[in-house]
Amino acid sequence: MRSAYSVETVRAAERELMARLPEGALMQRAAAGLAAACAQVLGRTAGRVYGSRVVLLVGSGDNGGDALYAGARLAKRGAGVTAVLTAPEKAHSGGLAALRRAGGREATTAEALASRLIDAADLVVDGIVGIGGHGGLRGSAAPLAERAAAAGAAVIAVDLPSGVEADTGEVRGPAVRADLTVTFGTHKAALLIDPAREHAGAVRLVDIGLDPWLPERPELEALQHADVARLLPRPGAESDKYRRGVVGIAAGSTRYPGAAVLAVAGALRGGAGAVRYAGPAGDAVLARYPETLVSDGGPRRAGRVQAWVVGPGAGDDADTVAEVLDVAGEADVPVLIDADGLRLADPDVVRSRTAPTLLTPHAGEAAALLGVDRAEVESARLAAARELAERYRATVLLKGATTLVAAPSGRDGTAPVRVNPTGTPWLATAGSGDVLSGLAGSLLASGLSARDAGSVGAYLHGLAARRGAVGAPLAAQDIASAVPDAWRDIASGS
Ligand SMILES: NC(=O)C1=CN([C@@H]2O[C@H](COP(=O)(O)OP(=O)(O)OC[C@H]3O[C@@H](n4cnc5c(N)ncnc54)[C@H](OP(=O)(O)O)[C@@H]3O)[C@@H](O)[C@H]2O)[C@@H](O)CC1
Ligand SMILES: Nc1ncnc2c1ncn2[C@@H]1O[C@H](COP(=O)(O)OP(=O)(O)O)[C@@H](O)[C@H]1O
Ligand SMILES: [K+]
Repeated sequence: MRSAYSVETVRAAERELMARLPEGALMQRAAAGLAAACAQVLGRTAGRVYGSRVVLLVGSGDNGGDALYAGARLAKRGAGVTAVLTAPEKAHSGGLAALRRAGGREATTAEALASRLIDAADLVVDGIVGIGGHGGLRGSAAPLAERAAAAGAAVIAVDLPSGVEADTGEVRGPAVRADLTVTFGTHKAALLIDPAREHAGAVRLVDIGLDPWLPERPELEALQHADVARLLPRPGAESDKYRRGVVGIAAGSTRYPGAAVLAVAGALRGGAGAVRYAGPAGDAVLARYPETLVSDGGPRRAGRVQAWVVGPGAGDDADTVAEVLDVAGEADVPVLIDADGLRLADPDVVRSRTAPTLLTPHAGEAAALLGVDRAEVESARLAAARELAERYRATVLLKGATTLVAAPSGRDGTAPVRVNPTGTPWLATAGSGDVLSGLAGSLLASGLSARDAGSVGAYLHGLAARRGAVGAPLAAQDIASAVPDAWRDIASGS
């Protein structure tokens, strides 16, 4: 599991750790890890550290201190290191002294912008701000970040790309774009959630000994192969198709029969023992998937299921959405609501459900439910997912460049929001969301909680798209077809 903690929590843990270490030891650990990463990158870009040209962008806090100490280490190895000080009188004094002792130079922002210093560098180290930053870059820091982006040099961000919001992943103004971010102690939300994540580039975590002082429950978590492998449903010796779980799909309409086929395609690969289909696209579903149990009588007469999926391609069929919520309410089984179903479902009915509910909006659907613009959801995904989960008292899987799964708060607080690490822009293809709804619904029917079904479904879905789209676009059906390959990779740990 990869975890991210809030700035407040990181600072509290750092205080505990620092109290037990000699003065400055923590910053030395950070700087050593940073310098090692810089040396590796210089090895690739300039051939070696000796004789390479390194520019440090140094702000007024400890983030700049990390950069200065790392620069001193590189200067000792023969790199030509120049520190550009955005606030010379506030720059970290110990770090600056170390750099001077090692033969490093200094420049003001004006000098750097008036010369070719940054353009000619092999490596730019962004130590403008870290977890102490708020808002987009201010003052002279903004043009420095712009210049670094335009230069050909590799950019390494210290702890975070400067200018992003550490706790939310928002980017409210000018911010550094890095090729690599070297972060200390733990990940932060900004390194996992777009749009900030995109500014971070690759991320390397340096262990500074913080773990024992971090609480058990992080703000965010990203499942890895081993976590998903533990959650994948597996039939036992005593299993039969009913015990493995039956998922009911109420999707598609005469106008959108394809949504039904795609949701069934996902559901057949999600671990349930059987897939029931109740809706007007039965013929299309059977033509493609004869193993589907098709019912003509609507959800109420479809037979028992352990979870329902409703909404994909539903058009304006509010009656079916209401019927599924009724039937699922009476049987007290989980429901996944997607696409049109999100608009058509009665919020009061959703809120008052006792069995789990999983809502799977994309940003546009989430924006409509929240009454805000789509751009607002895309710029602040974490807040949107959390807000929807509370308003609907439901687990929310917010799709998009970063997919998040947020559960509503319960008796013992709020579970960490899950961030899906397997997403790929290849997923942005029509009908891909329908496949995900069937897949996650199937996982719900086989007994996973809404939070696990959503996050395991998104993980498989993303991995399947990566598996299927090797150098060429793929269609939604191909994603469904590649789910068994993704499943095997996870189960075998490859
Ligand atoms: N604590 C530890 O044990 C360890 C900490 N470590 C390191 O320390 C970092 C945190 O250091 P920190 O607390 O000094 O804050 P930091 O991120 O340098 O920024 C503060 C300065 O930035 C300024 N500023 C803010 N926003 C801005 C903006 N938008 N645009 C421009 N400027 C802006 C702000 O100025 P002000 O708002 O006061 O004018 C303030 O002076 C952390 O990320 C990690 O790298 C590691 O060494 C490991 C051990
Ligand atoms: N840029 C992107 N990067 C990663 N995943 C994306 C991106 N854009 C869309 N996706 C994923 O593609 C799927 C699209 O689902 P959705 O918007 O419901 O499409 P549709 O309605 O056509 O089925 C979701 O799983 C979403 O997370
Ligand atoms: K930084």
